[in-house]
Amino acid sequence: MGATVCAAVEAAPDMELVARIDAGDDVAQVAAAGAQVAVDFTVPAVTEDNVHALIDLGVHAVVGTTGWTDVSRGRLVAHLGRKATEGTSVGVLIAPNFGLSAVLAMTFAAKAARYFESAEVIELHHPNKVDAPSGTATHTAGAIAKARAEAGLGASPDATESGWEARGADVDGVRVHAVRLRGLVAHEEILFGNEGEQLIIRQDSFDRVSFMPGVLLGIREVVSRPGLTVGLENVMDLS
Ligand SMILES: NC(=O)C1=CN([C@@H]2O[C@H](COP(=O)(O)OP(=O)(O)OC[C@H]3O[C@@H](n4cnc5c(N)ncnc54)[C@H](OP(=O)(O)O)[C@@H]3O)[C@@H](O)[C@H]2O)C=CC1
Ligand SMILES: O=C(O)C1=N[C@H](C(=O)O)C[C@H](O)C1
Repeated sequence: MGATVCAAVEAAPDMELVARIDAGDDVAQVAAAGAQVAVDFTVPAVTEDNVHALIDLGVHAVVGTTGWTDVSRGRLVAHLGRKATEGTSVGVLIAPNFGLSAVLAMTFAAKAARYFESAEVIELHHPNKVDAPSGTATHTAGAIAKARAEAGLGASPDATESGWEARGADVDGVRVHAVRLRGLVAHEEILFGNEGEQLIIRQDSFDRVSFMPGVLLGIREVVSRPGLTVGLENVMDLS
């Protein structure tokens, strides 16, 4: 993703690529190079440290790396708040998925969730992915769970008594299944069921270029959005 983002920024008429850094490099290099915005596609173990370093440097951040939790996002909000009281306004955008089809699928799923008794999520990815379930699936399940709770829905019906390991991960009460298969890139299916009917919302990213319009939009928008924004749907005014 890092290489694809660098190529997209270089090709954007309104942007200039001033630095590219890899594992082992000092994040301060991006500020020294004059960057206004840094884009982080790294690994879950390091992304939080990177973003705190960028906030200290006064550099806006667009983050695609997965692994964020309510607790780690809370630490960012606190840090951004401290910087704001010191007079430094920094924006951070974390998006679990920058693909338009994925953002729309998540938005449609959140809207549909209140109308169905059952909901489950299947995410399908290339076998080099190090984390499961995907950030996109976790975000989707969280949005479904929130909509179900607001609508007063209880748990999805499930008579399972044994073999829970085959029922996927429990993300906020929504079952999430992760498939890793050679040939895939990034795909998600959200399944809703009622007595006698089913709705399936499916999105497919066949190529990493599908994430680039969203990343470029995030770079353009983050400079005028101080504080933490989670999800490209907020930048696209879809939420
Ligand atoms: N939000 C979105 O739309 C998308 C999100 N993602 C997420 O982005 C992340 C990266 O995905 P992807 O590019 O496929 O993964 P890769 O494994 O291909 O790339 C990760 C990169 O991070 C580098 N890296 C590792 N450790 C550090 C470190 N300490 N500091 C700086 N860089 C480091 C790696 O360097 P090296 O090779 O030298 O180890 C590598 O270049 C994942 O969390 C993935 O889930 C992916 C696609 C879309
Ligand atoms: O690792 C990937 O490839 C992807 N990761 C993100 C995720 O975990 O949701 C986004 C997209 O699915 C591609």
